[in-house]
Amino acid sequence: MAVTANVGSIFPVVWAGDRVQLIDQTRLPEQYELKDITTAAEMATAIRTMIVRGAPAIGVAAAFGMVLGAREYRGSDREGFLAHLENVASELRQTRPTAVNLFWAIDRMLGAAQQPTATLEELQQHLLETAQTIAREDVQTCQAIGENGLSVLPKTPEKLRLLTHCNAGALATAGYGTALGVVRAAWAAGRLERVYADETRPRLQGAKLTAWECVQEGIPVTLLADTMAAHCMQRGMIDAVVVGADRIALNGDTANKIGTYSVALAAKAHNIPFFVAAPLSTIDRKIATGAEIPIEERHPQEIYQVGFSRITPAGVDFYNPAFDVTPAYLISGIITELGVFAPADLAQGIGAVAG
Ligand SMILES: CSC[C@H]1O[C@H](OP(=O)(O)O)[C@H](O)[C@@H]1O
Repeated sequence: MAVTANVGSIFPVVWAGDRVQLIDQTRLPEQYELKDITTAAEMATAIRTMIVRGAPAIGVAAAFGMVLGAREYRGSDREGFLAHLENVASELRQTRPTAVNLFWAIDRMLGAAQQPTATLEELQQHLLETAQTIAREDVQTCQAIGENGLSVLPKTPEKLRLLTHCNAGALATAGYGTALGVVRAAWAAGRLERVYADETRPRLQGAKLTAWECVQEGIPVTLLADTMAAHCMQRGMIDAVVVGADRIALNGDTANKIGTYSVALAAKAHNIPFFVAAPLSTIDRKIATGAEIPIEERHPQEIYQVGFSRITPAGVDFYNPAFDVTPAYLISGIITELGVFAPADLAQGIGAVAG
């Protein structure tokens, strides 16, 4: 796993001795604020309210939430400790249903607690070390995704114009990003002209977060309203699309931020490569197709309120799915830390390569 790129300086989830410090992503881009999280319940709230968001970042946050929860145990017996940890896991699992990284990280932390001879203190320390390993591995994974993504981007004489949707950047991971990891690698290699970022209603992660990350690092970025992607493709303004993922089925069907499916359809219509960039921890080996992926529905206020203004009259009904599923046939390649797989080769590829 090549780990050569400069990882930058955006780390949304950081352990700070006895607490977790989160970049409060609901305050960006106006305010850069760190929020101290000292209990598992506070971490669950932070995930649910999207102070921290993005599939890998949610997994890392949940892992540290398990650490905080383990430290809250006041008993002295192992059985009681493990029962307490299961309760913490249950609370964290109920925060958001779609990003499989949440469940992957919680399961990995519960596995780390199964040490029959360790004292409770040793278990708590081992849980902290496991969460820190998950975070460190995620940054390295994103760097490898960036390098692997660079190898499959169109080989054009001109610099590339990449479109992305939502935020799959450093803020959505432990650092560096997945889709924006590919963007960072292309920028570092001198192969990127600019990023076209979909604003991504209703939470506007593209306008607020992807644009912010690009500006922080001097990467040229053009913000698009969500209605503009197809037009830009028709006008020959886009060379490739790279997006993140929240859950990938074994056939390559991919759940990602609502609107991704529309972008993929437009890319197909214009014969533009459409890539999903995601770590193996986003692949759900328990499901065969995207039909099995639970789609989170969030509060209608995210739709009817922009800033502090309500944009609809009373008496309107709402539907607010936070994700949609892009079928495998629309995906040119799935970029992982172990390589780039055509959807049809994914199940065998990760099985064979992961060993
Ligand atoms: C690197 S995966 C990021 C992924 O998560 C985002 O969803 P949310 O902001 O609701 O957590 C979006 O689907 C991104 O592509």
